[in-house]
Amino acid sequence: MAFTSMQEQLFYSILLPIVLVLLAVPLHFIVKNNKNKNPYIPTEWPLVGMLPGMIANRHNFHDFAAAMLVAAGHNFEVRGPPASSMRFFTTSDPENVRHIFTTNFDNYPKGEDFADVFGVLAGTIFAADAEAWRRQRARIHHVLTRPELVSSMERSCHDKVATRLGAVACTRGEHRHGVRHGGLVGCLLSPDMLPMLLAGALDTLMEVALYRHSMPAFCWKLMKRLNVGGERKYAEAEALLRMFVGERIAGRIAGDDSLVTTVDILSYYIDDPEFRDDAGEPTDFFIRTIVNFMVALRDPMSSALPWLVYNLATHRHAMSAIRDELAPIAARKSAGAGRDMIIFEPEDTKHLAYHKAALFESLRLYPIGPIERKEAAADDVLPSGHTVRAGDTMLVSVYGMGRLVDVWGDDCRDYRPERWLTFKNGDGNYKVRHVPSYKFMSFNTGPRSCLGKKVAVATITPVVATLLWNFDVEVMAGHVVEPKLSVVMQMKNGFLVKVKKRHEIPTI
Ligand code: HEM
Repeated sequence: MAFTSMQEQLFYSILLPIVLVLLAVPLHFIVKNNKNKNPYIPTEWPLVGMLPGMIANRHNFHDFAAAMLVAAGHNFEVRGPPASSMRFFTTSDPENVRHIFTTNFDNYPKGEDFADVFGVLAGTIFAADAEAWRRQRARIHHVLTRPELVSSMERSCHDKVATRLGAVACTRGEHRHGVRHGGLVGCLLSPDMLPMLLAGALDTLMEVALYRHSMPAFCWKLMKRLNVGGERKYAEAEALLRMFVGERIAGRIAGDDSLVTTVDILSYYIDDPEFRDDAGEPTDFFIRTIVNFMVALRDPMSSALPWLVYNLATHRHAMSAIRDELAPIAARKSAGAGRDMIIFEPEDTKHLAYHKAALFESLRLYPIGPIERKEAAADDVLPSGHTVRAGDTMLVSVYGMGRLVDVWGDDCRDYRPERWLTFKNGDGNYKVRHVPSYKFMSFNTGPRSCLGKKVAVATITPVVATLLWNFDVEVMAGHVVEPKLSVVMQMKNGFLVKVKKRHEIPTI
């Protein structure tokens, strides 16, 4: 079709300039951004900001964030669509971390957006700030330091190891264990084995939280309103957990003792009027507090152990060092006993430096919480010189911090427990080197650091000792182990292992 001269005039005088201007804007940004461009630095596009780069790298979020921060010199501002309030100051710089988490702690609460992201956990210690957090921390500290609770956790681990591994030890040959929500390895540490459905619901909370972290809030809130995609799964998971916890509490209030679990957190709350309404019913906060305990007790323990076993199984020198450290204790324990298996207790392993180093090294590379989030309450200047504005979201890549060449050396990507060892007073015994927690963030740092670190070390080390002394553990051929897309460092494809009783265990 030929243009009439009138149409031609219109095209050249009005439409063409408009089209050229519209094309020029993105072209200008493409050319500007691609000059000296590092592939790990996301491009900032008109209208959508850096969102496309973030979405494109979502499948590999933790490695991408770590690489982005190295490329940017450890600090980088991620900006979303200009019309949204999405602006994240991301960092893996230990001095900035110390400032945010300790020196200027009061200026960096978790914030309301954090509580929104974690939905059902809002208001609990994990998401609370200021006085509400302080009160809960004091109370939980009191609960977690009760000797009867610590010993019930230790006993629960011992019993599980004895029954589950004992059953494997009594049979001959090789066993294959598929692990999805913790399985053989993970469940050895979970205080009480959760039904698969509930474990899956807890996983969903953490997976959706990561996705919410990396989206402008209006996007996921719209999806939540429409009840679609991950948000629908989240709503179902939350409903299931609330129903489970609600029924347990109601049962306990009605005096049903069959619901008392090995590690009985409920008993510390059940009679407290603060957690019951006027009609004596459990408050919503009570339910959320118990869901929070389910997360706090299951996730770290059932994630830490599979990663530790994976690292030891794939690094034979470390596995041998673990067994060398156990040999004298095993010799003592086996004398006079007549069992298929030697079971190590917290008392046996608490002084074993290599065991602790192996755990810390595993948590360095695979921190249970790979990102930490805070919000700036007021304008501030970070030690790196960057300016922070009130309301900015601060994201710390704990995963990236465990891979900093400046802190851990050129071999920072290797699993090498030896990096943690140092000689004690020249007496020939190893001790574990102290690394300040603002550099080794796996148990968090500052006033909000983990309240369960001691219990965690005391329960994980005897379990791993018992497993590896009695069995050879091999990762199943062809099985790919990689992190899941979640705020908790879990294994994406589960953990498939071959477990075989060791023949060379000293017999009695
Ligand atoms: C290897 C095991 C564990 C690791 C790596 C770990 C790590 C962490 C981390 C990173 C945080 C900070 C979470 C955040 O605020 O974003 C935390 C907080 C916490 N952890 Fe652990 N944890 C472990 C085991 C435990 C255990 C066994 C308990 C309880 C017995 C526990 C109790 C807590 C509590 C109560 C907090 C909240 C502290 C606060 O906000 O003031 N943790 N833990």
